[in-house]
Amino acid sequence: MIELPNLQDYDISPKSGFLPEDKPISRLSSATYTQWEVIMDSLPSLILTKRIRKVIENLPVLSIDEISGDKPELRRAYSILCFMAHAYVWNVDVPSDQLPKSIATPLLEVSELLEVPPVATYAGLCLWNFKDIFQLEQQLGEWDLDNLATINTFTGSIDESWFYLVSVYFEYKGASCITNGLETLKAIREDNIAKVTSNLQHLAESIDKLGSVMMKMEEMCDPHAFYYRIRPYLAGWKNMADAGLPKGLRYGDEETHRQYSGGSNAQSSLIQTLDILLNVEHFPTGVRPKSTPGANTKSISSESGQNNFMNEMKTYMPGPHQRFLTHLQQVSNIRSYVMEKNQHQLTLAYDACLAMLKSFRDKHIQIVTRYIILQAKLQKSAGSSNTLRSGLSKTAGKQEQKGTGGTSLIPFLKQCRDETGDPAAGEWGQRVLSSGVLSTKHKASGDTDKEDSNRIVKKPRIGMAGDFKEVGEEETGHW
Ligand code: HEM
Ligand SMILES: N[C@@H](CC(=O)c1ccccc1NC=O)C(=O)O
Repeated sequence: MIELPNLQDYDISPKSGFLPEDKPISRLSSATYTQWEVIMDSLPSLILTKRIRKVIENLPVLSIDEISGDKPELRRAYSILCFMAHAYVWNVDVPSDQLPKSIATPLLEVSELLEVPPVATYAGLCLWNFKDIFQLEQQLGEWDLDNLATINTFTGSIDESWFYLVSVYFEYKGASCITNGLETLKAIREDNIAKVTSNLQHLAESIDKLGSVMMKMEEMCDPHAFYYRIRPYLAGWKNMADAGLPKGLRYGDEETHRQYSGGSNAQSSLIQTLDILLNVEHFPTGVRPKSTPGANTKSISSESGQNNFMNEMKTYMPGPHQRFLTHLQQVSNIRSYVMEKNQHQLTLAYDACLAMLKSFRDKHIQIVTRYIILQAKLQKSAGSSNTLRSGLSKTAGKQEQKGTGGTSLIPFLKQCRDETGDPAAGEWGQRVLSSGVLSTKHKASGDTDKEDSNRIVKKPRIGMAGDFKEVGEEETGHW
């Protein structure tokens, strides 16, 4: 029998999950890299005044030899080189399809050592880009979202900091899901039904909390700021012909272009851990096998049937985290245990985990609707936006919306959500999870059912639920 994974073998902390337990360093320690850090000190201003390209073009190519054996230093170098690379490519209306050697060479080198692609990933922007505001004496205790700050941003805005920090906190809160999941697998090996059940009950509660963390996004990240100021810089260089990069990006004097997707929360190992633990499977968008509630989904899938995008996103995670997911996949047997035992409380606890994960994805779709779909729609109806930004979102209102990962966003996210209910084991779960009870179209107070062709969509008010005047999938986010 394959051993259960040990978290320390995979750079995972029982306290902070996929985040480093020792907070990332905020500056490279050696004076060799002062030029990089000086640029980072003023990155938002250099971007705003469109001087970043010139500055980067004048940088020498620095060797990474001094930091090649030190993970925290390498992570800092990776994170800032990614910020500089994306700022270089997307700062002005016409994106650059070539990255100067000053950034390209060290970026390729540190990425290889850290086993991440040479592009701004979720790891570079979130996992390795946060610090404490105050070094409080309770440092050894719980982390507090209000005491966290980002180290770097493109814009210097609170909105952008918050955008990353919500994910940081989500990962922190998710650590208990990882330990709980492994405890559950251990209890299965001991055939201790009561322990499996209570672990799954705790897991359901932890997943529920993740949904609440997600909804904090609206407290301090304004959708307009996100869509026009921040998001253009998160884009990568894969399938980016519309934005002006048909072939991708040339790194230094490499002959061929490379293509990489931009940062995306789909690169979070936490959510894929939950999918694996609960045996949720994703299929390519549009080809979801007919949902057969209660069927062992393993029998209707094959390796090749797995969702290409979610699998591809694994290759954007740090190497040790990818290997953890592969190991977990080999030992994950919660669903088959639940089916085999066919015990009411156990089944209920497992299905509750699925219900919470599905509800999390439902909330996420609401966020995406407010932050991307509605913004694109407003842009279209307003003709054009009067904000300074890269050319990336110029065509956004006219065409199908794509995620920074390149997905056809709403169909992809809806399918991910619906697939979450498919493995339901009990009668309650099958009814609730497949009937869409969790995603019924709720109406904001004051909404009516009346169809109105002249709908007025109000700009979402931050931190308020039920922001829209009229009911409709796009307006409410209840797809
Ligand atoms: C303004 C905030 C956000 C926006 C606009 C947004 C947008 C998106 C988009 C467009 C995708 C599709 C994949 C792609 O092409 O990139 C995606 C995927 C995903 N996002 Fe977000 N996201 C936001 C915040 C979050 C947060 C805070 C979390 C977690 C706490 C999250 C978790 C996920 C996950 C797990 C996926 C993969 C699909 C899935 O598993 O259902 N997102 N997001
Ligand atoms: N996929 C999202 C971007 C996204 O989710 C993301 C990108 C980089 C770093 C963190 C991200 N998610 C944070 O909450 C988009 O299409 O805008």
